Amino acid sequence: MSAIPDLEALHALGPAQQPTYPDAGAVDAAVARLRTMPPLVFAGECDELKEKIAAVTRGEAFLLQGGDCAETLAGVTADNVRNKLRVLLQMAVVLTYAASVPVVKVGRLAGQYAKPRSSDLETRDGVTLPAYRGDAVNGFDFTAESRVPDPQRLVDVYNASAATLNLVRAFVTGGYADLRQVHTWNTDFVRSSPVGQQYEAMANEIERALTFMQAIGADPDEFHRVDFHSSHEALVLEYEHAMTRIDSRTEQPYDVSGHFMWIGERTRQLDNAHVELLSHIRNPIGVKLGPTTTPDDALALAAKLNPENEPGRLTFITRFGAGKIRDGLPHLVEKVQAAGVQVAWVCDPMHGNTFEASSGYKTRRFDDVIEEVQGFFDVHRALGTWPGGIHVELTGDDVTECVGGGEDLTDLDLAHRYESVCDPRLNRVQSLELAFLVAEMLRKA
Ligand SMILES: O=C[C@H](O)[C@H](O)COP(=O)(O)O
Ligand SMILES: C=C(OP(=O)(O)O)C(=O)O
Repeated sequence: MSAIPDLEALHALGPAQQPTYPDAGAVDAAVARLRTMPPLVFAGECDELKEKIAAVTRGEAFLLQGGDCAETLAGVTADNVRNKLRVLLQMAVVLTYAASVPVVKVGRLAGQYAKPRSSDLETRDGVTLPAYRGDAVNGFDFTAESRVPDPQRLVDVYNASAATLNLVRAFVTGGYADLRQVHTWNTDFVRSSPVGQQYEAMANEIERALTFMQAIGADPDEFHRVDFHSSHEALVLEYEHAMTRIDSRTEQPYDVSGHFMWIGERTRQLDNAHVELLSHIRNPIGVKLGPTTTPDDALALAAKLNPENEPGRLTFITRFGAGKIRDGLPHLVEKVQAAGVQVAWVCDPMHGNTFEASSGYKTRRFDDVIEEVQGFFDVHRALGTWPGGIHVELTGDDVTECVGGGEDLTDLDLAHRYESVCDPRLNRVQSLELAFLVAEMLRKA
């Protein structure tokens, strides 16, 4: 493998979606600081996740990847981290139990702080400022001062990610994720909802099964802890480059800012910096593929990012939109399969389905999300390929950002609790509803 290009060489490629920092010295100082910081994850954990995604590629497991659109530094509280983990644990248990498939659990967390934007600028009431690009880059407040990119934020993001991961690791190994807690995850507002009751009935069955297993002397470690991995979009080159280290076991480079990184739809140009940098690291990685992706694009990305065709290394996360997936996806999957490319296919039913509600809020319809996932399953079923997972923007809270679902949220409800700083997320009830519907699709698959 050739040497990792330095940051200057990557910038010389003209990467999209990068902050324009006003002070080059401050950037150098932040990058130098980050280079001294310990890894957030161990390269061996990335290899373990790669093995699990290899099982997804073979059709033996299902990937559940979810979390905030954009984490915020202020959002790193115990409650927030626990709520996100809790909804993912609930979804995973629904998928595992109802569909009898091992579920690989990956959070969009502990690093998901940088956002690509459609426009460099935002205008409100006649005032135009640089767009908010995530807490890794600038502030959400609509003031000129807050919108200036500040490289010190990259160090803040490292610290926030360390705190998040620390708590997640404590939860998943320290008893919170014990299967005997299956009932206690079903708390608050969700318990009384129809889907909460559906979950409660399933939790009763699981509890009976656990009691039986224990009675016959079976009490494996898997009942008491779960494997949980972190992921984020590898967007700000300074951060990802500074966190790329040589693993002492294998002498190979890993981006140790998270277990799994993906390249976004807006930065997946074959000859540009994000693809170049991620082609050098050994983590499992993903690429978002939107409706304009041609089979040749996908094949070229696979050749560049996974030249050894290693199963588990590469995940294609398709995000076509509910209206386009049935026409657009078959062609892509067919060609990629015909070329013998080893890839896990995952559906992001969020990013192709965003629109502006009459109230002015960015939103998504729950029905469109379901329709895209159903289209994804139908296409894979018709082609005999494995619908390997879902990648979802969600939160463990009772927010009102996406319309529809069992609570039948409308445009008028959006103002009630719209907290996302970028794109609308499924709330906890909608997330659980999605899990039951996907479990049903998986059972049929
Ligand atoms: O999450 C994805 C993108 O960052 C987001 O959809 C861009 O949103 P925008 O179109 O408002 O910039
Ligand atoms: C920006 C994102 O998605 P996409 O690249 O698919 O637009 C995202 O997942 O946050």
